[in-house]
Amino acid sequence: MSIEVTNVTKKYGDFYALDDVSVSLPTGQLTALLGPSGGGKSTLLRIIAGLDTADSGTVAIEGTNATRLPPQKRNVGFVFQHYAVFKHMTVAKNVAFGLEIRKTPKAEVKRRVGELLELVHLSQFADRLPSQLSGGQRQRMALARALAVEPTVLLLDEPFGALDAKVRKELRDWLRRLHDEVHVTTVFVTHDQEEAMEVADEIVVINHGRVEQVGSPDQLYDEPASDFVMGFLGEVTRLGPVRLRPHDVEVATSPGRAGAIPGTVTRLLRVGFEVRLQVQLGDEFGTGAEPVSVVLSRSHARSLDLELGSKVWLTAAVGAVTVPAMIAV
Ligand SMILES: Nc1ncnc2c1ncn2[C@@H]1O[C@H](COP(=O)(O)OP(=O)(O)OP(=O)(O)O)[C@@H](O)[C@H]1O
Repeated sequence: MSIEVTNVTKKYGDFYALDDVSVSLPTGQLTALLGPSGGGKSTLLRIIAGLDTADSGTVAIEGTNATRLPPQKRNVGFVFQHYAVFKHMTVAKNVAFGLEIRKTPKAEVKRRVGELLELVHLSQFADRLPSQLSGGQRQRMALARALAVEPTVLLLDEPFGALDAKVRKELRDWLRRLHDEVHVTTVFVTHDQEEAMEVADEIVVINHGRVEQVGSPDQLYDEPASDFVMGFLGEVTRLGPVRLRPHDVEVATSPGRAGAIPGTVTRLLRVGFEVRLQVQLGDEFGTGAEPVSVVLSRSHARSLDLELGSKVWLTAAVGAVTVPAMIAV
């Protein structure tokens, strides 16, 4: 059982926001829809929620064909970036809202709201108004409100998008822990690869209305299906005929290894525990003006005694993930 999206296409005029998208999101997992702006992530989420309809294709939620069901019949909870809260109602009332319109008995509402506020660590703020909460607290309230009606699926569209970096990070960790406690099938949209890599069990990479790849964070990082996925999930540099991650470039201070490409260190930057180099290769390697980016640990850089102008020889590390540079974007 899961969310099954099959051959979904959505057009706006002649423009394909989603182009024959099929994806299966397993029950109980935390899945990220990741991709650049305009790629179609929100459109897919809205179609799963029932807030938008596909031109063709189907959506099944936990075995039920939901393609033609209105949102309120899909048993999904959703939280959007600029979530509309009831400003005049207390936090507890906001969380209780969904239960009250379903005519849940008073005692049951009270018990459930108490539990939910505890879950999102807002018990002490039950009687405040939303305007008396911080942005992060308000997002947690929104999540409690979405969870109140016990949805089978929780859909979050850039839930932490409007918050500052530190609060985002806290909420990210918190969402992961919450999910480990409640196990509700959760799908969240983000354009932030770090957020997706840190929080999700599985990532669906969406670009130009198509699914580029589906996999665990490790799979996507270690076995990117395309140059696009590789570039989107982390820094990539070019070394002669291949593209690879800067930490997968090996540096030697003498020639000797087969295929080693000579170059000169033109930039050396210490960032915390890392040293980042830029190495300019000779023109015969066809890389033109683009220097190779290399990341080393500080101790490794020290052991090589590197400085600006050092002559170095570069190779791809054994086991490095590489893609041919010819198809580079
Ligand atoms: N109602 C609409 N009318 C016309 N075009 C639309 C409409 N909604 C979305 N689009 C277009 O469809 C494409 C996909 O939009 P969508 O919001 O799904 O992207 P996204 O990946 O979520 O991007 P972002 O991260 O910027 O929110 C975009 O190019 C957008 O301009």
